[in-house]
Amino acid sequence: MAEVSVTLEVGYDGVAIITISNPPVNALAIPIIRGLKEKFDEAVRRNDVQAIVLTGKGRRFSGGFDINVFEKVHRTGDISLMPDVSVDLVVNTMEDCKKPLVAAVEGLALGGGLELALGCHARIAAPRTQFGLPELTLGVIPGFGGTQRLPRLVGLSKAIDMILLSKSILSEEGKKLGLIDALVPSEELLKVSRLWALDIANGRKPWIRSLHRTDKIGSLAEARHILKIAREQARKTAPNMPQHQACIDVIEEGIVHGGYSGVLKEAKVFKELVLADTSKALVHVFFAQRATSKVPNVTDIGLRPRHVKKVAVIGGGLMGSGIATALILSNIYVVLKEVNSEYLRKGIRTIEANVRGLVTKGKLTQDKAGKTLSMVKGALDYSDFKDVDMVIEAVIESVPLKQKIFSEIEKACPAHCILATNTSTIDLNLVGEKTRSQDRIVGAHFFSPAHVMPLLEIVRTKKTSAQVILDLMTVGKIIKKVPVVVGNCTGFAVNRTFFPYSQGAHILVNLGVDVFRIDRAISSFGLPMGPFQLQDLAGYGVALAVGKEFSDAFPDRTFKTPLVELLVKSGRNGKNNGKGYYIYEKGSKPKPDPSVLPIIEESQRLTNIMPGGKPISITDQEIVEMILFPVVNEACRVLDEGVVVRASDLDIASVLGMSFPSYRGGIVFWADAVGPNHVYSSLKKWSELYGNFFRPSRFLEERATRGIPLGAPASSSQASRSRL
Ligand SMILES: C[C@H](O)CC(=O)SCCNC(=O)CCNC(=O)[C@H](O)C(C)(C)COP(=O)(O)OP(=O)(O)OC[C@H]1O[C@@H](n2cnc3c(N)ncnc32)[C@H](O)[C@@H]1OP(=O)(O)O
Repeated sequence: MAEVSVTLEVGYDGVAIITISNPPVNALAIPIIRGLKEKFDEAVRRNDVQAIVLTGKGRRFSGGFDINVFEKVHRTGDISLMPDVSVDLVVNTMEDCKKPLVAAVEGLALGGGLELALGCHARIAAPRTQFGLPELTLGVIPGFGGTQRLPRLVGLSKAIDMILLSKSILSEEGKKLGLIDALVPSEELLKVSRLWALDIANGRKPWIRSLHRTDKIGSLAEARHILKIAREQARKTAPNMPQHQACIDVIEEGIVHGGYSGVLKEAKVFKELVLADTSKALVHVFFAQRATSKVPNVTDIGLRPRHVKKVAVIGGGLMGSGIATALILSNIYVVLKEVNSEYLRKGIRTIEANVRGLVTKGKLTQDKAGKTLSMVKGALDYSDFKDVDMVIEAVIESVPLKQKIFSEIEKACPAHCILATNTSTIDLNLVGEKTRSQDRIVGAHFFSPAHVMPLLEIVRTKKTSAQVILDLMTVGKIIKKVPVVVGNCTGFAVNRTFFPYSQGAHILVNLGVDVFRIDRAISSFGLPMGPFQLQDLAGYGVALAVGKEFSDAFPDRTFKTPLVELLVKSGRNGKNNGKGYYIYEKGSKPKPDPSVLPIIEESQRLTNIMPGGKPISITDQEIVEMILFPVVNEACRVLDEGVVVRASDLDIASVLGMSFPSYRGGIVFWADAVGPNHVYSSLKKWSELYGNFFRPSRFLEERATRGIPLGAPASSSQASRSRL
């Protein structure tokens, strides 16, 4: 067990070094906060101590307040578990301390970690140390005085940028901004910090309490103007989250009534926000994302990931070129194979455009872009495959073609090579049927655009080896994806769970609900766009192919609508040809196209499902529920069949793969917040009114009637059915 402690060591120079130790990130757990208080009190009491330096063990200052405590508060509802750090420790004990206090910061100072440093009288940092206040990503605001002290050190605009957008900065920028007082090599950090503390004690350096500063705030009128703009922006970018506006209010309080008043308001608002649903959801997402790294019988059996230096990507279409881009951006060599030189040129051009796009957005330097592009090589045959460590096949969804490719690569690649397919639909056992290497076959399901979307769904069969899964998880992390390991079934975990999403929307349209209203209701719920705009974006070919695949796999619960075919017949293909449910004109937002309405009416006539031939009357909330509860229902089947290791994996996959709002915690977490019983009884009612598509699954029924959350671990009978 790693040691959780705060130590105090007094040197001959009269400087006390107080060190936080709580590996791996020195999180400020309750015993650490208690320890800090004790050690500061001791240092003040002792006559042999002239000055104090605060630091973190293991070259990491602190990753902030212990997020496990939030989780405990959420579970118990007991807010008294939150200690009084802001006034008791940071203001009274640290900032108002009678002896000077210097923070020696290395690695990272995030959240409460940075706030402790801000409470010190000076900050000395090692190069490339990360400073940030990411609390808003957890649904709260900085709670140890960060909303007050950061603006006073770096100026209001920069502080708002760092807090509201949760943007961290490095010590090099921090030095320019005045956040830190000196930037020194790591090996000199403690020495310089000790001297600095003594200099303050002896009046050679200023003794600054950040909370009392006003020089960087500007005039009240200027500050109000900056806050007004920040408020407007937050209303647009974070409409369903309370912490953004609350944070601006708290900053304003300090500017109008002084820093101490701001600290008091911050503490009050912080506690209110900890108890809000948004924080519950976002803290769940934080831990859910980290849990995906723990895969039973893969990551806990002592295996070590092998080094993947070179990867072959087969197919230079949209997916293949995106995957290749993601790999080269992380310094992995890529051989991109196509069937002819024209397709190959096109693939390489797409990769170049992807990389150039990142330069235009300022995410990559020109120099790095050149180096990145030199890591990809085109190929028309398998001669460059003899030393690749992994192949990712990304050709069209054709079983015979994939089978042919897999039997060829089995011969062309070395025996250790991982054989991955990017299929989003086809059974992996079919893909590998004609090979003898079924232990090396695995799904690497990227989401489009592959160099941007953060999810990597790793699909395993019963035969895929643990080593291969671990290697792919490691590559996924290297290329900055979040890998989620899932079992093999139609649509795997993510597309399978979400197949009812567009179906539910189509039922509503055929029941007479306005398409544009449906899209608006779903966007207000928090998805980036509604199901019809999404269909426009993907193109109707995709909608038809996916619809067929799921109606073949799950004929008992598919709703057949002629609408997409009617749209295609009328010459529409969504955004591709500028004509869909919306009109697409260059430079302007998509506009609802009224000429689509007669086509919809034709579909309504053909399906004839409106009760009494009249459109149903429905609230916006019911629209959201009729679309998302069937998704929850399918998620229940996915859980029941053990397609995912744990329910929270489906939450993170829905957030990162389908852009389900993170502040609702993911699809299963949201359903549990809404109440399984409400989901179940609504689906039951709709199944009686509108048919089998809505019929509640056995898993949902069982959990709802027995009062067990959908996210609770599987029972032993479910575990024995697992596909993992
Ligand atoms: C009152 C205050 O204002 C409120 C606060 O301070 S709220 C906290 C603010 N701080 C944050 O949001 C930082 C959260 N942490 C992170 O972003 C990242 O963990 C990091 C950048 C510090 C390190 O990233 P990385 O090296 O990739 O390691 P990562 O896998 O994320 O974390 C390592 C372990 O530390 C844990 N951890 C990280 N930060 C933690 C924290 N603040 N509290 C508790 N545990 C934490 C993770 O859960 C993980 O545990 P596990 O190994 O059991 O899964």
